[in-house]
Amino acid sequence: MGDTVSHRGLRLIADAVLLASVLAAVACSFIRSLPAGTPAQIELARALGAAALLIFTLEYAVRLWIAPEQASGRNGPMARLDYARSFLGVIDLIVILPGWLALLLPVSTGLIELVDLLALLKLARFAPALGLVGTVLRNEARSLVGALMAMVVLLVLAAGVMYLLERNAQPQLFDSIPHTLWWAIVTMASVGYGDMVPATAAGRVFGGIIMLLGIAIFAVPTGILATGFAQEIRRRDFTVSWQAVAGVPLFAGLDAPRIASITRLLKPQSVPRNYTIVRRGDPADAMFFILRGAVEVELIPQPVKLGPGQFFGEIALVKDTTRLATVTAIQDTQLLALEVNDFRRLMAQLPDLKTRIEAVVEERLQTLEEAVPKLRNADKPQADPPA
Ligand SMILES: Nc1ncnc2c1ncn2[C@@H]1O[C@@H]2COP(=O)(O)O[C@H]2[C@H]1O
Repeated sequence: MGDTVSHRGLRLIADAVLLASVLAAVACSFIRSLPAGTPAQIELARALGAAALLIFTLEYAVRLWIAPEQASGRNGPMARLDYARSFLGVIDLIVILPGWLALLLPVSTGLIELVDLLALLKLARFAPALGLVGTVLRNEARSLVGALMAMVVLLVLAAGVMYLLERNAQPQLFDSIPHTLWWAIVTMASVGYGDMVPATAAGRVFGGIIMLLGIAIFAVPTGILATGFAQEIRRRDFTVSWQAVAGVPLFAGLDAPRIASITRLLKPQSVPRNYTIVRRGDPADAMFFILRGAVEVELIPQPVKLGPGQFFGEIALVKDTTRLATVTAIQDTQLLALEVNDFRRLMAQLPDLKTRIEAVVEERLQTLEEAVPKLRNADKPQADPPA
């Protein structure tokens, strides 16, 4: 348990250092962009940028180094390659690579300012809600592409027609279709800089029609995204029903009031495909029942797939240790989480349930021990449930 607490403390410190480095890199970028920076300010920017780059490089090296520890089912090089190719791994690399290139190769100052701003991408690690944006964009990709294509077609047609209407009256402004595209974009987006204005009566009438169409056509992707967000949030915020809990095989045979009380303890959680729910070596705070979807437990020689009605994450709670395997959703999955304190209380109240969970734990530990023999040492006696 002490191990778990110190593990959590270390992680908090590492996160704080990383966040401070992101702030330092952004501050460095801001200072560098000042047109009349003093030598002291330029020196400060250089120091902040170098410190942030060093910390991000160290972080990348550590993540590569510990990747096999995090992925129990993969050998060293494969696990490291998996991290390097993962979304967050690529972001980690994008943040450091240009920084080192900028140090080694002479590049324009504009690029150096941008390089430090790239550190903001690292916030993706601290904002899981960003995943929601990605999921909505993926879900609505077809409709969005359709709406964007309609927009592009209208833009080009509007530019073509306006060029024909205005080229004789204002040849210096509406001198080509590509140049008139600027007028079309500014007009359809309701920005209206006023740098290109139709002068002919026909041009003004046509311009008015394009303005009205622009409002309508820009509303389409906005509507698609708003609906997509609402649907995704509704899908994730499902409520736990009595029937859903009664349908979990482990609870079969319990009486209705008992199932009702368990229902109140279980917290609904939706995770997208490819989301890592528990990671080997991490501290444990809950076990999970699968309501819908499927997960994969990373094991050697091959992963184990678990589906609706099955559970995972119980071993670390029963054995009071850190997670023994990494579990990832292989479909969009709905889970019911039972937090550690509720789990211990329930085990104390329902010895029958405890025996059944312990039997599954023993069976799974056997498979795990065959896969990773050193795990036997990870077993610790079970902690007494709190009074
Ligand atoms: N052989 C296995 N079959 C199914 N699930 C397993 C197996 N080994 C480990 N797991 C699950 O993977 C989980 C990882 O977190 P825990 O160690 O808390 O609990 C573990 C089990 O629930």
